[in-house]
Amino acid sequence: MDIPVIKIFDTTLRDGEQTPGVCLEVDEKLEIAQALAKLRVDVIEAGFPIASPGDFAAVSQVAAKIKGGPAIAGLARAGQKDIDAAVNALKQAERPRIHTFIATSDIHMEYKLKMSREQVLARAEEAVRYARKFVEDVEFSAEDASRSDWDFLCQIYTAVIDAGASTINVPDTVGYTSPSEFGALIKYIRDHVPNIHRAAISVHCHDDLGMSVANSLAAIENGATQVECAMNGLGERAGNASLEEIVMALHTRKEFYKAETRIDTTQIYRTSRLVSTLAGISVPPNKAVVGENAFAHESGIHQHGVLNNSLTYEIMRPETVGISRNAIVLGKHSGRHAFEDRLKELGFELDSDTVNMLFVRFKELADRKKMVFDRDIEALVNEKVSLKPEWYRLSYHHVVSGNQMLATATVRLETSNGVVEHASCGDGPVDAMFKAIEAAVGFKVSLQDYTIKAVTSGEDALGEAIVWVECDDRSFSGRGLSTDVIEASAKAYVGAINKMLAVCGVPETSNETGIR
Ligand SMILES: CC(=O)SCCNC(=O)CCNC(=O)[C@H](O)C(C)(C)COP(=O)(O)OP(=O)(O)OC[C@H]1O[C@@H](n2cnc3c(N)ncnc32)[C@H](O)[C@@H]1OP(=O)(O)O
Ligand SMILES: CC(C)C(=O)C(=O)O
Repeated sequence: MDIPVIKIFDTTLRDGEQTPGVCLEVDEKLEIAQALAKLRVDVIEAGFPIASPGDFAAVSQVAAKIKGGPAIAGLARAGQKDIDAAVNALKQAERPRIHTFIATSDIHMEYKLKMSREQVLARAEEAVRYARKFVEDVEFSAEDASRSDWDFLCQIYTAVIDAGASTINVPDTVGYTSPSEFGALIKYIRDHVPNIHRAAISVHCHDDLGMSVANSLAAIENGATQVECAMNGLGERAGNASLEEIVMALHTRKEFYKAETRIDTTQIYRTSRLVSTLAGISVPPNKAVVGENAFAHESGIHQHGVLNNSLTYEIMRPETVGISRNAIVLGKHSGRHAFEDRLKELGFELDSDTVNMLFVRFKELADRKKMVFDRDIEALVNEKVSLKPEWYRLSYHHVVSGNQMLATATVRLETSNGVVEHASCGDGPVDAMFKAIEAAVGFKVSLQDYTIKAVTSGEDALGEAIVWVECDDRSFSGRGLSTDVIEASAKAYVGAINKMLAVCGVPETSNETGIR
């Protein structure tokens, strides 16, 4: 018997970007789309083209550049203007998909749309019919399906399939349902939509009650053949079902679910790290599949078992998701060939200029660190990916701090107008450093969040700092990497400022005027 293939519809770039605080730039979305294509997802939802010129540009770029792999989808409300925007943004896509939606629950129809059931039904049908004039592949979503009347849902799905929808999506928009209830809904739809054999059933689950993955899997058990999900579970509020968990559940329990995906699981960890870096959202250490502790064994009994046979306590192998067991890889005496080889083994295909630039960074790191681990190398590559045009570049820093003195920091920043230098005191070394940077750039910076963690272990571990700053109600993240946590923090702060200036412009009080 053939095992059904479940389509993975990735919405990291659309619903994932609805994660509070996340704002990805066009080139960052393209970088993620390239990683998703390598991961072999079936559909990339690249954005909501009518939402903003940036979203439109991102969908257009992804449509133009990602070839020979996934379908590229653009979201559209049920209306001609939204659909026209999606059609235009998807013009260069090899396999364009228009994803149109309208809410079907009584509460959404009455209070949000202010439309009757009849009006919603007619609008949904019209939207699908209109979208079909431009593309063959049209998906229809009944927003808030899990809180909608089941018979009304069946009525609307029947109508949109007749109008030409080839996928009908059943979203649990507010993460309200439970696995057995959602599974029963999918079965009900299969049994009560007479033309369902002409469309694929998709689900899109949110994690408000922590059940998005369980709900998605229950839907698969009941006949859904497409799952919408996001890398690292990013998404509106508590997020979407996480791609890596669904894929690995199907992979690990294939005999139970009797279904598989086309995903190259060895690309999961790398894609997760890339998304985390570019979105500025750290992955919690205890996160399933991609968290730092997902394959770590702390207690003696477990370690004993794993030493004898890793299957005693590991249901998946780290290598299957692309986490290398290789401990020490390279050191200060390693050459360019070994470094390039290691990059390839880790799944990075980079041009020679980038490899040369990374090799210089690697040698600097190897001088400061006894052992360079795979994760250090991944971090270097991801840092390169997140490099933005720089208004300011940290060229020197000096910090003095202690338990009986006021911390003092001096920084020197390079700008296109020369060098600026400032010193400030603060409540601890990081505060002093941030204040010195603020004084050097010459304008007030609104710090929203700051975290620091070690990338690898040991006293000379690379520290990764993530800083969020705010401007015009938007948030911008910066990431810094160094064996010196103060330097990592300063780099992250300067990086976030550079990102902010690219969008909000350079304030008048700034001592910088040009772009490098
Ligand atoms: C469940 C989901 O995740 S859906 C996707 C949610 N994502 C987003 O909203 C992010 C991007 N959104 C945006 O940039 C903006 O909301 C826009 C550009 C889409 C619309 O902006 P605005 O025109 O200013 O409208 P606003 O967002 O305030 O209100 C939404 C309007 O769309 C209507 N609407 C909402 N959903 C739909 C739908 N699926 N089909 C048709 N109309 C809809 C609402 O009734 C409201 O109409 P009104 O302006 O006539 O009252
Ligand atoms: C547009 C739909 C699929 C959605 O994002 C939701 O209902 O959560």
